[in-house]
Amino acid sequence: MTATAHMAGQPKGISALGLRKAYGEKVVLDGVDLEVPAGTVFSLLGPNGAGKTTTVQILSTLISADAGQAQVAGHVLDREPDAVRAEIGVTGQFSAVDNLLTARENIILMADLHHLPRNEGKQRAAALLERFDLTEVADKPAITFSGGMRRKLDLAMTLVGRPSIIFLDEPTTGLDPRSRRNLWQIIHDLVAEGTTIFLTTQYLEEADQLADRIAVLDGGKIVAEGTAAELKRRIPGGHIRLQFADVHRLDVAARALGQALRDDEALTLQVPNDGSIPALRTVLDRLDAAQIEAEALTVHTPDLDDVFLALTGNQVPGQVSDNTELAKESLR
Ligand SMILES: Nc1ncnc2c1ncn2[C@@H]1O[C@H](COP(=O)(O)OP(=O)(O)OP(=O)(O)O)[C@@H](O)[C@H]1O
Repeated sequence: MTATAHMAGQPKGISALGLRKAYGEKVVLDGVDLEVPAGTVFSLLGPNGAGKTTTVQILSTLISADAGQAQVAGHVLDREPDAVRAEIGVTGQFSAVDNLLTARENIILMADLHHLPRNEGKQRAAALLERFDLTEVADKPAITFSGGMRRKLDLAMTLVGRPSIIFLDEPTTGLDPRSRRNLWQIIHDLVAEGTTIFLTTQYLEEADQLADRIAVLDGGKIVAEGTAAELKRRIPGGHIRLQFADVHRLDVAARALGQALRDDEALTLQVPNDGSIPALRTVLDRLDAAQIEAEALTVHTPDLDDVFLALTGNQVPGQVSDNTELAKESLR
C-alpha cells in the first residue's frame, strides 16, 4: 500500500512508509513506517544517533530520503515540498533565535518571512509574547535570555505561521523542571487547539506525559509502537526490592525467595513481582516463614525507562538504572 492510499480520506496528519536514509556506508533509517493522526502528539524515542533528527529533517523537507514515501499535512512530501513547508513549523535542537534582535523583533522577522502585512505581524507578535509570558522582556535582546526563555521564543517564532503540524526536536533538553513543565502546558494547549505534534525527546517522562502514541527507533527501524500503557504492558519488568540488615539475613532471604537478583554491596534482593497485594503477601509470608525481616521494601512497576532499556539495550538517557538485568531477563 502506498502512503497516498494509506492516507486516503484522512485529514492532514503524517504518514510515512519505508523511509530509508544512508550517509555513505552508514544506514541511518532502514525502512521506517509512521502514522500520526491529525491533532495528536506522536513521540519518537531512540538512543543517541538512532536517527530521530534525520526523520524530522526528512518529514520537514530539510533533507530528502533515499527511498520511501511520506505525506505531511495532506501533501506528498517529495512532490509538494512547498505546500508541506507552508503547513508545518519546526523547532530543532539549534534555535532559530537571532541573539542580537529583541524577542519582538525576532517574531516580527518571522512574520515578515511569512509575508504577513506589517500590522498583522506586529499584532501576532504581541499576542505570542503575551501567550508565552515574554511581554516584560519583549524589547530586550535575546542574548540576555535564559535557556527556557529562548525555547519559548523559538516556539513563539514557529507559531507565527499558524502551522497545523509542529515538529519539536528535543524541545526541552537542558531546561530546568519548571521550564519543562511550562513548555508541556504550551504543548497541551496547542494540541487542544487541534495542532499535530511530532516530538522527539530524551526524556521518557515527557513522552509519557504528552504523547498519544510513542514509537521506539533503534537500528534504523521502529522496534515498538503504541500508547505508553501498551508499551509498558509489553515489559513485565515489575519487581520489589528488599533491603536487609546484614549478609546473613540476605543469604537466608535469597534462599527463601528463590528467583531474585542479588546485590551483596547494597544488601538488596530484587524479586520479580507485579506489585499486587497477593503477590506482595506471598513474598512477606516466605520471609516470615524463614524468620527474616527486611529493613526496607520498595515496589517498582514498569515504566517507559524499562521499555526503552529492554527494547534498545541502551541506558536511559541521563539516568543510571538498576533495572537493566531484570528488564532484559523479562524479555527473554
Ligand atoms: N549530514 C550527515 N552526514 C553524515 N552522517 C550523518 C549526518 N547527519 C546525521 N548523521 C549520522 O546519522 C546518525 C543519526 O543521526 P541523528 O542526528 O538523526 O540521530 P538522533 O537520533 O537525532 O541522535 P541524538 O539523540 O543524539 O540527537 C548518526 O550516526 C549521525 O552521525
